Amino acid sequence: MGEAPAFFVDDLQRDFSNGFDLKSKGLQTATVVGDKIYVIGGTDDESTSTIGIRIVNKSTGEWVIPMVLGTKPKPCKVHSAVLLNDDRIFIVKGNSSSDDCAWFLEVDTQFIRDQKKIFETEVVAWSKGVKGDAEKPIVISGPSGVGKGTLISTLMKEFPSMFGFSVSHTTRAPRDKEKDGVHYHFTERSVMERDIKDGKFLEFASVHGNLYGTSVEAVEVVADAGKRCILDIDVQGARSVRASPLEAIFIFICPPSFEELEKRLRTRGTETEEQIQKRLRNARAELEQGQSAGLFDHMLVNDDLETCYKSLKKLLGLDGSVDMIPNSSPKMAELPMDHLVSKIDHKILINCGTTEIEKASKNFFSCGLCRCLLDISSLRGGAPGRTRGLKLYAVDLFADGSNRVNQLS
Ligand SMILES: Nc1nc2c(ncn2[C@@H]2O[C@H](COP(=O)(O)OP(=O)(O)O)[C@@H](O)[C@H]2O)c(=O)[nH]1
Ligand SMILES: Nc1ncnc2c1ncn2[C@@H]1O[C@H](COP(=O)(O)OP(=O)(O)O)[C@@H](O)[C@H]1O
Repeated sequence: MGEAPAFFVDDLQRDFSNGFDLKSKGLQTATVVGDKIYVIGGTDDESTSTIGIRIVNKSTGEWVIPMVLGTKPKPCKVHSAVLLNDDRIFIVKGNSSSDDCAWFLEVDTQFIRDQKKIFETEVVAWSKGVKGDAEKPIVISGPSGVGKGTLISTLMKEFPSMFGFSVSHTTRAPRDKEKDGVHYHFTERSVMERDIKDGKFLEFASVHGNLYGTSVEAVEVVADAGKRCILDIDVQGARSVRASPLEAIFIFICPPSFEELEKRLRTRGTETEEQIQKRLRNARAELEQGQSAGLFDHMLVNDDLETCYKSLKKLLGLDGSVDMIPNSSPKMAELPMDHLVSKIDHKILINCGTTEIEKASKNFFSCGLCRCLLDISSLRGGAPGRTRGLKLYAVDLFADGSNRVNQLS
């Protein structure tokens, strides 16, 4: 079943109310999945910044507030819900832009089953629906002071619209010129540990006595912007990413000699003597691990900076310095509050209504039409990242009753 008409929430209130006042929470849809009903809407009990979710067991009448993973959608006054593949609920948010209207709440996917085993509780996870795939991310590793940051910033300066940096979280203190949210998300250890436990990180490692990690979101926002993601992470992190579902290209940067590495670390002047000693000790182990069979796809020696940078560009297939313009999607209008969502085979029909709301829907998805088809046969990925491969089509309805379908994305 899909959308819950008002009487259905009334039924829930009557039959399973057990201490929950559904109406006061502004709950809106109820979707049956096996012996559970997922009640979605209003806001969370703990935070008003996301949509609330409660689960009622049909046979026992017991209510549970599940652990919610993934990037959460902002609350909305109206949404529709349709169950897909018996494992995820497709949510269409009303009054939201086309790049924020399609969300998936995973309730019984493999990812959810794995998380339930880890946390031994009810778990659901949000995943935002987006259009396309991005090029494989690039993982760059190497000992401290070898020149990773220098190479990455040169690449990003030359190709600003092609690459985006994965901003890691770290518990280390910022250096003089480092900006929070740009170079790192500087974080308290307790906060980062909780976020790791909540499944927000793709990988994390303890490096030189501090915690560093790549959040799922850090990589996804770069891909959402149509850019290729660059990760500057240590060898342990590279190993974790290798073992993760994220397909990437792995590059290891070596110094020409240990003495030169020490010289560069000292010249940079950002660490205390004690920290330099620790980094040099760790560098020996990292250089050894960097040689591990099957971990890195490419090895570059950063002797002369210009030569190394040229080699990096060559292996990334960048000839010349022509920067590519990413596909920028036009700003799109909002989906009207009043819309109807139904499922037909592998397609979802979003009907934006008639009469006065027809006007509002004229610009929906920039198509000037009031019906859209979403093809769900090509969806990929999912929580804790994005659900990719959303294909939206505008449907023209002609006076003679015939349809014409135009692909929008
Ligand atoms: N595993 C992991 N390592 C990271 C991450 N971010 C940075 N690092 C690594 O942590 C190490 C220390 O980084 P940083 O403190 O910036 O010092 P620097 O490498 O000397 O510039 C480097 O090897 C980075 O590649 C991350 O998100 N995950
Ligand atoms: N090929 C090179 N030759 C000489 N100095 C370099 C070279 N590459 C980088 N450096 C310098 O070495 C220091 C460390 O580089 P950095 O990019 O911060 O390393 P990492 O990010 O790997 O820790 C910086 O002062 C940088 O200017």
